[in-house]
Amino acid sequence: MNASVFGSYMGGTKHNTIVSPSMIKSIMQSKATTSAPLVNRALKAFGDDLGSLRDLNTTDYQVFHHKLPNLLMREPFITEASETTIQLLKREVPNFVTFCRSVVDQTLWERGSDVEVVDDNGDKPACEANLFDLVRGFIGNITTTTLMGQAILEAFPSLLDDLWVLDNRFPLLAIGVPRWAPLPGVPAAYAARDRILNSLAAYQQAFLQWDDGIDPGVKFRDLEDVSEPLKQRIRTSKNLGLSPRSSAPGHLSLLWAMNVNSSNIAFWYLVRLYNDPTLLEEIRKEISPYVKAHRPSREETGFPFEEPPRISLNLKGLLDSCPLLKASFYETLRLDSADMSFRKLTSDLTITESNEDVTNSDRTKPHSYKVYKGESLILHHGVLQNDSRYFSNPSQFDPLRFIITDPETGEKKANMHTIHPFGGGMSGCKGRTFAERQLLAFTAAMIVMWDIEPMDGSHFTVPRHRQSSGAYLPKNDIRVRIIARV
Ligand code: HEM
Repeated sequence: MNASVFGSYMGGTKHNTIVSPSMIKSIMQSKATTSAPLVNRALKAFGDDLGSLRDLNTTDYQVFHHKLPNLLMREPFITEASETTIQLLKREVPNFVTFCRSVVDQTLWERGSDVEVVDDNGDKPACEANLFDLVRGFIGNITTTTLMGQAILEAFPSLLDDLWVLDNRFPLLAIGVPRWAPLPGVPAAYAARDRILNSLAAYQQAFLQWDDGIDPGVKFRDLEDVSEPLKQRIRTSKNLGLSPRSSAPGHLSLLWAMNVNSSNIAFWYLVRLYNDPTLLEEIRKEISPYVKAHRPSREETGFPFEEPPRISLNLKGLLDSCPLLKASFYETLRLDSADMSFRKLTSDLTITESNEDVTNSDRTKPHSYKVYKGESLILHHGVLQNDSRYFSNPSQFDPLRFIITDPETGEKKANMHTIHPFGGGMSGCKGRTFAERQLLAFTAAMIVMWDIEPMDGSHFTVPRHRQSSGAYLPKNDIRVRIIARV
């Protein structure tokens, strides 16, 4: 494949798909594009039927759809959210599986994951479970609690299950397939969306009462731990005169953005590592100064019963001194996310590829393309991430391709260089810094705390990809045996 730009016509609009790294970069930085049509289409699919959030005046639109999400990329959110997430991971990774036989006593993420305790594993507790369901529920729980506070999932324990049902058919809702369409999963997706919107409206209502010093009732006893960007989002909705129900599609768009990519990537990241025992051991060694799990003895605690394991975790150490862990995350993003950035041109633009891109093609000089106001641009990160001109043996999991060594000091660093799995520019992912920190910490804690083994044979069969609205879903779940390492 040698062309860098492909044009197609659909619905009377020209759609230009771009796969050249230099052109993708220059478009993401260009001021001649907007993502508003995509944001508006998504909001409609999320239930903004009357346009309350799409038809805001220019200033209010800017505040609601850019200024508020931008808080997720800045301090103090990054530090506060990282600390909250680390606390939650330290508390909950030891409960990733609890070995409770009764569903009533299991955690929310275990309940839909078909967990079965096994008795034939000697003195180490073990169980079997569906790994994708477990990881998705776990990361969804940690992310949602970090951003929206603990009360929301206590009040609405099925919120995330409904989100997965909606996400399953979201591309169809986004192209306007109606509620009554006789397509499998579509009526269920609309029903799930309605339940989520009702929950988010009740959440906003409760927060505003709590904010005014009024008791929001037993369901939402304390909302102090809601993150600041969420608090500001709800207060802004009120100031704009939006009712809780009219604001709910906006909250749903954020709930969706914060959950669907991270939880899918967390699953692939774990599978890629546990599938390569040599790499897994190297990473365990690399992270060993920064992440530890141990089970306090009865002598240490003085209690007559065994305490659950404890995890210590130094995030700075993981971020600054663990290039293999980080490079494996980037390699997972390269292989298992196929995100796209959608833009519409607000004025004509000429895009020219770099000399470096020409070197990787059979052309002799850089090509320029003129694209016109009103046309749409699809920046296809997934195609680029699997292009053999930039990645040799593109289907092979090889984190070393993201490690660079300083020629003078010999210091190794992980660098994402050409790939853009989080998009970029004004409309790039607002959660990327948080997501990277959370997923590195989660994976590091998991691999010190748990052994995960395939049920059939010594290697996992890495599932095939299933297209989704964000990072790939697995075509099928995988059944695994999970054993405590401490
Ligand atoms: C591995 C995890 C994630 C991946 C791969 C990912 C990827 C993306 C991509 C590709 C976009 C579109 C960017 C563009 O159009 O150029 C996006 C948008 C967005 N993401 Fe993420 N994301 C992840 C996690 C998160 C998290 C955890 C949050 C929230 C804390 C988040 C919040 C957002 C928001 C708010 C947008 C919309 C930006 C806008 O339209 O202005 N994402 N994400």
